[in-house]
Amino acid sequence: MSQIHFVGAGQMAEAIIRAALSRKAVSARDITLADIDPERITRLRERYQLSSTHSEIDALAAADYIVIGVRPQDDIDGVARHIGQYASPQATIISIIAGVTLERLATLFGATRPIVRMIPNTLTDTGYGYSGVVFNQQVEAEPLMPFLESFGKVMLLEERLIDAFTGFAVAGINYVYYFIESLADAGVLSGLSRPQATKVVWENLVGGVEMLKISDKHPRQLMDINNSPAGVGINGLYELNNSDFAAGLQRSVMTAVRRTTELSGH
Ligand SMILES: NC(=O)C1=CN([C@@H]2O[C@H](COP(=O)(O)OP(=O)(O)OC[C@H]3O[C@@H](n4cnc5c(N)ncnc54)[C@H](OP(=O)(O)O)[C@@H]3O)[C@@H](O)[C@H]2O)C=CC1
Ligand SMILES: O=C(O)[C@@H]1CCC=N1
Repeated sequence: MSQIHFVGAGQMAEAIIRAALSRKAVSARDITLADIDPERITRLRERYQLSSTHSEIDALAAADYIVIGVRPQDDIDGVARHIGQYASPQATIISIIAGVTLERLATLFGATRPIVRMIPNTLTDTGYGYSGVVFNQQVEAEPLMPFLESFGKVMLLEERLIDAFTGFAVAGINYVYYFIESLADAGVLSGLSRPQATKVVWENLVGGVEMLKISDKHPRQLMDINNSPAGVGINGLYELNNSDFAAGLQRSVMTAVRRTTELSGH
């Protein structure tokens, strides 16, 4: 099996490791870690029983895939210099850094090296949620797919769409959590208990998605069925239309997309 080395063992690296191990796409002895904080390495090695005995430099030299899990604001140039010094020229770089383009990654890691730019979703443990992925020309995709698909569904994209995908799709689960919280509060405001309100919101959310799938209807058509003339639902929707709901949501996504592009440092 391939050796996978993580540089930056933070939240996202851990989420990827947990999912990849639980789906048996990698084995615990083939995962190695590097991080500024040695305690974090020890903690993750213990938590996931990562049993490689390689030193950091030997791990880098042995790696087939190197996942770059540091933040856009971190010393990516320093990380790249260190990798360039010790890694095999054939090792594939998998960058999960928001905003950092293939062009910049090629400048940092070498234009002849296989490079994947991907933006994973934090829904790694669920089997739901898309990662946005783009390969440079050197990447041989087939052997890599079982690993990439172990922590999210893969959506192959043109690179020009990756920042939009980051702000809309990956940051997008925020809106679902926030919507659930806000709607459950509305249930409590109406007099239901917190557990009752939460159950209803979860069921409506999953049921709504299921209805869309099985009916093949547009959400507006299903809303029409749900609202009798001068009834309860249409009165509620009228009030929502007096708020900034749709435009506020859309502005929020556009701001997240802009922030992704800003983070590229260009
Ligand atoms: N969280 C998310 O939803 C998603 C995040 N991403 C991307 O994943 C990346 C990581 O995000 P996330 O896991 O949330 O961030 P974290 O801050 O949890 O993880 C980053 C880790 O890298 C360490 N680090 C910083 N600089 C270096 C260095 N030079 N060498 C080695 N390790 C270093 C940090 O240590 P310390 O904290 O001590 O500096 C930290 O442990 C980001 O680039 C982000 O854009 C992509 C998709 C989704
Ligand atoms: O907020 C972040 O920086 C990461 C990237 C997209 C979602 N979460």
